[in-house]
Amino acid sequence: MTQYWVIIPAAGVGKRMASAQPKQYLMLNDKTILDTTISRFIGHPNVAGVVVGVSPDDEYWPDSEWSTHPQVVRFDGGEERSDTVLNGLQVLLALGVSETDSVLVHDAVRPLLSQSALTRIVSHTGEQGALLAIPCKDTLKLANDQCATATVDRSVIWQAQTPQKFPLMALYEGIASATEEGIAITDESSAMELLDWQPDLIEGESSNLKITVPDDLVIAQALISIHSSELQ
Ligand SMILES: Nc1ccn([C@@H]2O[C@H](COP(=O)(O)OP(=O)(O)OP(=O)(O)O)[C@@H](O)[C@H]2O)c(=O)n1
Ligand SMILES: C[C@](O)(CO)[C@H](O)COP(=O)(O)O
Repeated sequence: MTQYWVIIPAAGVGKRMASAQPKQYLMLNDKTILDTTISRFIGHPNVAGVVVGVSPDDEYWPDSEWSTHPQVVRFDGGEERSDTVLNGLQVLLALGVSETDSVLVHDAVRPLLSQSALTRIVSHTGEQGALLAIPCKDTLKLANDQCATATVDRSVIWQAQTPQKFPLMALYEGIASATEEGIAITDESSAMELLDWQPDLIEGESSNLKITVPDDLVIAQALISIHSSELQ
């Protein structure tokens, strides 16, 4: 059975959440968002381990229930999310993970990833990588100064989520070259698309939302309170 290492970027400051502490350490029921996210992976038959990138001056990590777990490794995150992912890839190389092994990258602030969605992406066998995503369901508008100027054809629009899965060294080279060229990338797939990869879009779930602003935390709390044990 193939086992994957998982990089969890958790070094953000949560500007859009504007909370007292970094949003990955806000509570969701009785666990932090970050601990909830890590619990989605540890124990899954296809997960070898998790490396968690936190800010070098993060004082919260030692209180995580996972901080001393043998399958969980902390590392220093970077200035941007892509820098944190690059650091995580280097940690995996140092741990002896093969350059050709595929790895998963999953946002610390997507705590409601279901086991079925995780199994879907680890079961993917394509050669160009994959990411969870959901097809656009709303009418999309182009805007100028918060006024609608045009409507976008939503039939070709998918909303990217995580986990995203790519071969370790290919991903490292993709992110490193985008960074060297000064191209801002907000997910792993965009770095690989710059190398003409066409990753497969694996249908995800709306419940796998990224907790970005306060309203997202309200939704996540409601979901985890009413959903099946899969989301507990
Ligand atoms: N330098 C950074 C910036 C972000 N992240 C992580 O990338 C994920 C998605 O980023 P986002 O939702 O944008 O988190 P923040 O950057 O913290 O939010 P904001 O942009 O509002 O500051 C989060 O788990 C965040 O911790 C990271 O590891 N390193
Ligand atoms: C990786 C991601 O969650 C895919 O939608 C998103 O790009 C993260 O963006 P952010 O600005 O770092 O939240």
